[in-house]
Amino acid sequence: MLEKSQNLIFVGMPGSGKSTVGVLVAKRLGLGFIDTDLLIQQETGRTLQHIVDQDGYVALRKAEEQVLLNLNAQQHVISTGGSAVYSDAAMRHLKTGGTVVFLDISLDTVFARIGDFSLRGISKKPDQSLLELYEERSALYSRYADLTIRGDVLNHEQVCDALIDGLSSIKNPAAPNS
Ligand SMILES: Nc1ncnc2c1ncn2[C@@H]1O[C@H](COP(=O)(O)OP(=O)(O)O)[C@@H](O)[C@H]1O
Ligand SMILES: O=C(O)C1=C[C@@H](OP(=O)(O)O)[C@@H](O)[C@H](O)C1
Ligand SMILES: [Mg+2]
Repeated sequence: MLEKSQNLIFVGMPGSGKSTVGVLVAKRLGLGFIDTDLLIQQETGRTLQHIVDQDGYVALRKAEEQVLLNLNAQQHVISTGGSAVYSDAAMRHLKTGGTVVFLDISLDTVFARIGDFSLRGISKKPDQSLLELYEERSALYSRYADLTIRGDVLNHEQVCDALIDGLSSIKNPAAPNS
């Protein structure tokens, strides 16, 4: 069984599968599921796109940090938004209660899955290129990850399998023994 206090926290670029794979993993492991993007929208009463368009990317990062710091979940898969890793305080809070999984995908896969970034409320500096954003974030995702799984060469179910296999090989994972 899982450690009582443990969560599984997904980080990665938009399009990496945090939300869709996250739900599948939660079902497979008998965990609850939280998508922090939806919490931000519920708590602010606005869509993420609206926050970025009206107030800018810094406002979205602040709202995201607040939601993450207020999380007090146990035995949940927590799918974060792609920019969660910009808050060291939030990531340290999440890591105290769980295992962080980085779903790693190529920049080409990001483009293929996301399409038009201007319609996706991406939290980035207006003058930052997507390559720069990708490189900046790859370093941050790796910094916080306890486990890294490729999210672009496998289908959803295969990513789940790889993740569950991977959890059994790391120290003190939020994974079942069986
Ligand atoms: N392993 C995968 N294989 C194929 N498509 C995937 C895979 N993971 C995610 N996707 C697709 O990519 C899109 C974005 O997935 P999503 O879970 O919303 O990513 P995120 O929450 O990381 O932004 C969805 O259409 C999803 O079905
Ligand atoms: O990477 C980003 O800057 C963002 C990713 C989105 O979540 P997903 O990573 O689930 O798409 C969402 O939090 C917001 O639109 C900002
Ligand atoms: Mg998502």
